[in-house]
Amino acid sequence: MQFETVSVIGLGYIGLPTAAAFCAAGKRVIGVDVNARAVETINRGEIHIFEPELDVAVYAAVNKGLLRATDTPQPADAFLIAVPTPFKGDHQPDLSYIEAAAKALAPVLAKGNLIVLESTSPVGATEQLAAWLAAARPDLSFPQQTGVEADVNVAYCPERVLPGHVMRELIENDRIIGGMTPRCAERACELYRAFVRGECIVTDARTAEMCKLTENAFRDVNIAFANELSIISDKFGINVWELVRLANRHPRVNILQPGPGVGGHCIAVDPWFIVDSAPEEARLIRTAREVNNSKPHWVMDKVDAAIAEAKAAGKEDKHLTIAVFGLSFKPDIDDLRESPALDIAIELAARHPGKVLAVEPHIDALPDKLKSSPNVILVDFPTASAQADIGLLLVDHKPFKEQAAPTHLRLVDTKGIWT
Ligand SMILES: NC(=O)C1=CN([C@@H]2O[C@H](COP(=O)(O)OP(=O)(O)OC[C@H]3O[C@@H](n4cnc5c(N)ncnc54)[C@H](O)[C@@H]3O)[C@@H](O)[C@H]2O)C=CC1
Ligand SMILES: CC(=O)N[C@@H]1[C@@H](OP(=O)(O)OP(=O)(O)OC[C@H]2O[C@@H](n3ccc(=O)[nH]c3=O)[C@H](O)[C@@H]2O)O[C@H](C(=O)O)[C@@H](O)[C@@H]1O
Repeated sequence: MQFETVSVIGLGYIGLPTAAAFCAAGKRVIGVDVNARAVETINRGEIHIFEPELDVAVYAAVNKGLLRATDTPQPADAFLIAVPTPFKGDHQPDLSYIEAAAKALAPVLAKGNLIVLESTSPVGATEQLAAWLAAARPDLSFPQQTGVEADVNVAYCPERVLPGHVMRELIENDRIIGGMTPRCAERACELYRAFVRGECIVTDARTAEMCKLTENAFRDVNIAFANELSIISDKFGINVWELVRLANRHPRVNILQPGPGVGGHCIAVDPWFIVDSAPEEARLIRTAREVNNSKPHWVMDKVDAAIAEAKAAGKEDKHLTIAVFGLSFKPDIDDLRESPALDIAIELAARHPGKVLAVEPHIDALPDKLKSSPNVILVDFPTASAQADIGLLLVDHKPFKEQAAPTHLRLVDTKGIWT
């Protein structure tokens, strides 16, 4: 059976670009989202999130009549689920969004449908999804763990795109397609081939779930290694940036870059899904999370040391101005979600009696969490450089790298661009 109509459930950073990619390949897409503002905005041909080139793709899809958004699932040939999977409590995966999506789409399911889960999920989530659907639709058969063929096919296909490069990577990246049965995988491959130019590689659902978590845990562990090295190097008076450059001249060494911590809502979240389900075994992965989570505290200690030096040189706390360079979670984006740089700025604002000058070239106004602090002002680079006593570099944005190092300030440089 051909996939003429595809329904994408969850029209956020992943679902909306995917919906637009299907439309660009000529498919009809019914986008479903519980956020009324998102639905209205998309139906006007506009976007409610920022991702380069997404606006043009959504505008074209809506204007050609191929993309329509709604808050209620409707019948389609294939359903793709891209809802959030945060963690709750003590780092347990929160599958309630997937459960809600399953319950909402169950009534419109028909024999021959394909359902693909794209949300980053713990191992076993796809089986759980099939179980929720089966409970809601006893008149249809769903694949079981045993691999028996069923009326509705269910597969897991993780998304691996890099924010900022989503529209290109969606098309070019290889896809790992985990079917609950080989037939499920085969049909999901057929669906993705509509727009994916990378290879579609077939496996089972559990392996595909673990593959996604493994990719992000791999990166987290490697960043933790770099962050730990930076702390050890500091103790020995060694420049970690030079150290990493030199070690990386070995043909089989490739160390990542230390920084103020790990941000964003993926690398800092997904490894916990492994730790939660294998707490005894996932020792390295847990430790990496702890190392990366503790890095902002180490940075605060460095700032405290710089403040102590300035005080020893005769300056009073309340007359000390600190410039914070960068607030986003990584360079050259405007995304402040789960940003260690923002957390550090917030703590500094709360603790420091003097002025805090925030420099973030990608935003026009301070985020709410900093707005309420009367001592924090958003300024440009030259103002911060001219007025501050201490400079805290937290994000290696391109415009910062292009500036001459403000060496007249006492510098705490967490990205090694000025040291
Ligand atoms: N943003 C990224 O760079 C990447 C995200 N992922 C994963 O993709 C999944 C989605 O992430 P994002 O798109 O970033 O999240 P998002 O928060 O940008 O979008 C999710 C959308 O789902 C909607 N939603 C929530 N519950 C719903 C329901 N029951 N029915 C319909 N819509 C519902 C929300 O209103 C929201 O618009 C997550 O599991 C995430 O870990 C994977 C790779 C990259
Ligand atoms: C394995 C991998 O590269 N995963 C990607 C990742 O996207 P994300 O933008 O969160 O990753 P990132 O660029 O590594 O940044 C995460 C955090 O790590 C920090 N970071 C990154 C690299 C480095 O050498 N040092 C460092 O400190 C960044 O500053 C940032 O705070 O997570 C995405 C996701 O799963 O949402 C995934 O789709 C992307 O492909």
